[in-house]
Amino acid sequence: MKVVVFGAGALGVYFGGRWLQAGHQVSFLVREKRKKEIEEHGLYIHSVQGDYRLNEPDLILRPEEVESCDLVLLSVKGYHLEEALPILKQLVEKGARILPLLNGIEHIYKLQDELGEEAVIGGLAFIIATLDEKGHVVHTSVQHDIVFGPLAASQQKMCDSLSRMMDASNMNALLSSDMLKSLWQKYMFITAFSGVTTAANLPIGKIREQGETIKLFRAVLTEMKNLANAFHVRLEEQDIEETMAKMEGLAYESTSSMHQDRRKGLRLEVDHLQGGALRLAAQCKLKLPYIETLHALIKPFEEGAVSVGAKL
Ligand SMILES: NC(=O)C1=CN([C@@H]2O[C@H](COP(=O)(O)OP(=O)(O)OC[C@H]3O[C@@H](n4cnc5c(N)ncnc54)[C@H](OP(=O)(O)O)[C@@H]3O)[C@@H](O)[C@H]2O)C=CC1
Ligand SMILES: CC(C)(CO)C(=O)C(=O)O
Repeated sequence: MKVVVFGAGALGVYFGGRWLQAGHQVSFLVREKRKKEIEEHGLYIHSVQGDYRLNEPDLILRPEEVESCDLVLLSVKGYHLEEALPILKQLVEKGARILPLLNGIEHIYKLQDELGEEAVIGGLAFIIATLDEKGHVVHTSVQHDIVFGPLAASQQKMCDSLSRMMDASNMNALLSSDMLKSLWQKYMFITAFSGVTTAANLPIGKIREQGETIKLFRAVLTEMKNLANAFHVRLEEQDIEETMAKMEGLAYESTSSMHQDRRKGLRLEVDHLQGGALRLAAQCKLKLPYIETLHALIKPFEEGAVSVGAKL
């Protein structure tokens, strides 16, 4: 399989690296700054599932450098999607299908509109990974899972090939038979998990100790279930209970990547996640007051570190 990783950050390097390790041809489409960083410090995966050094990874700066490509692993942040579109178009014209791993849902509809339904496979990831100061991947969760599956019937064959590729790599893969539902289930979870941990600026263990805050978590799940139903994706009470159980099972210090980004003073995906839910709700005249409140509380941190000036 010829793969281009578009978004050579934590997720892209982790999964791209695992496929390289398994013998696939993987190129990383990067910008100048990231290229220099990789050339200076090399590219490593430090992982509870086994370390790996990517030897002289193939770094490309422009889509023109790609002759042909079967798959693009899309792992940019939501706020970089718009500028990625023209490049993705060029890669699709060269025969690629796109496997996005972004959290959220709006990007799926956007990619399908811009690239055609045929080109966009469904995908999501369960992993906790970040980049250290050298740009190396630090993977700390036992989980290193991709859930993926066809969003158009014609993608089944490609998904079967992907399944073989991923099963032979150091990672877990699950081929979903109802990918749209899988995407919405993760979107429901991440909207609550990222929203509550980031707004409260607390890990999930501390949040679990507060009845009122857990009530808020559940209320967000209920709003997301209603939103999914408005988009003809059947999420049920049982999905809420399963998501609550998943949250209860997380380690005390666990937190969302958005909350980690807030702690590091980095830009946040709040517009893509909570903002995306509000835009979709507006389309079907649905009110999401809990999500609207979380969105408003996180917004001031969206662009990164906030300085509040001198203390009174
Ligand atoms: N990290 C995690 O544990 C998880 C993350 N996710 C989701 O996965 C997605 C990616 O997250 P993550 O890997 O953490 O993000 P990172 O910020 O680590 O990586 C994103 C990368 O995309 C690159 N990029 C953006 N635009 C371009 C462009 N035009 N050309 C080339 N490269 C570009 C950035 O490069 P540059 O350095 O040049 O800006 C950066 O290296 C997010 O939606 C996140 O919510 C989902 C599950 C877990
Ligand atoms: C919850 C988690 C860590 C699962 O992969 C995630 O997707 C995120 O926080 O962005």
